[in-house]
Amino acid sequence: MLGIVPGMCFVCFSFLCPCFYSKKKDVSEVAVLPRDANKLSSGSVNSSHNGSSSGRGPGSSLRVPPSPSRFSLSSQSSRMEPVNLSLNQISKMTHNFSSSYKIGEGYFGTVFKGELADGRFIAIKRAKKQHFATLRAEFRNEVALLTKIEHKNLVQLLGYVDQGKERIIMSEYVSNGTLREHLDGLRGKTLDFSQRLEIAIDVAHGLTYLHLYAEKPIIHRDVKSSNILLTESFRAKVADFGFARTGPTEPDQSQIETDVRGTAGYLDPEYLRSNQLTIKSDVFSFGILLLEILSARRPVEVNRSVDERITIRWAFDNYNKGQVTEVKDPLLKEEIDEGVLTKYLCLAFQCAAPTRTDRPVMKEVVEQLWKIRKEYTRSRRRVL
Ligand SMILES: Nc1ncnc2c1ncn2[C@@H]1O[C@H](COP(=O)(O)OP(=O)(O)OP(=O)(O)O)[C@@H](O)[C@H]1O
Repeated sequence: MLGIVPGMCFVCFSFLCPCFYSKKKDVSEVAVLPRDANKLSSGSVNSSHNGSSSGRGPGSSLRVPPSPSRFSLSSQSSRMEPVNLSLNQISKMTHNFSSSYKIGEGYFGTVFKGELADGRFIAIKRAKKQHFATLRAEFRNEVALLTKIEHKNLVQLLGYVDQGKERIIMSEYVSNGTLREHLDGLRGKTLDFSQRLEIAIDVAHGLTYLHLYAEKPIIHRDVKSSNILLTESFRAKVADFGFARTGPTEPDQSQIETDVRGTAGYLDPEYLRSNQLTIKSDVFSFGILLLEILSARRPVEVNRSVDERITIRWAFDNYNKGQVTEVKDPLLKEEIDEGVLTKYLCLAFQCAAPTRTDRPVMKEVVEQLWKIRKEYTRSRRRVL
């Protein structure tokens, strides 16, 4: 989880790459999202385990609204009702946290799948006892933040239990695995480029919301492919808010000082050096994620030759040599227009710029991705 990234102080792209000459803009606008007390009301237990997955249908593509307040006040039909379950009910639902209900495991917790009486599935994250001291803060943090946010590209909190030696978070169940599993080919069919672009746009929407539209800006701090969950229709949702922090609230303040948290390979080098956290730290991680989405390579690939080990450095070398197609996942057989790949890579390098002032804000990233998608669609029409 927590790690320092060897060799991440890669070449200073800003002198080499035309991507860095775009206009710079910093964001201090913070919209007010009404604090949702999110009283936990209904929900009963269905202890049967079997059943089809409850993947949510395809959502229409969200557009970042012109008015943050209009956005934050809008109700969303896809929002699930909160769930209020006791520890006993959760225990019954998972047959005392039996391994046959386990769907995953992270550093801090084990995740189980549960089914409610109405047929809805939920994910149940149970904190590991050995991390209890650290976990109290992480748990409170995740619950407090998730309670306030509501966006279709962010995993929704449904309820929690904080009782005795148990810390449990219940959230919406996202049925189609993590983005990393798909990139590793563990989930069947390879993601095509169009799906990869939509996933990138979904994640960018979720982060834009966190950075701009929540009550206070929220910095996720652990944006990575294994924290992106996919629905059956390949829409992406950002998960795992255990490390998230609220950002500065004073208009003249753009950073806060905090211990370094995150995952090796995705960490903002400026944050690593200075402990100064800003929304641009998430933008850096998102840039690394963009490269991962295109190449299917992890940010650091220890088993590769030295010049290919740091994915961003390898991608940038290829970009500089005009070999943009080399960066594409070999499993992605489709031919992709070089202009589209160049713009995509340029955006990734811009996001992962060593200096945060060179990085765009997420709202600009979304707009760039829309343009890339448009150009890609046009290029496909020319081919067909
Ligand atoms: N809401 C969910 N819906 C479906 N599956 C989930 C959900 N949340 C987590 N999972 C599954 O459980 C696994 C573990 O999740 P968790 O958030 O605990 O850890 P992680 O993010 O993979 O690792 P770490 O917390 O160590 O970074 C995920 O990789 C995913 O497969």
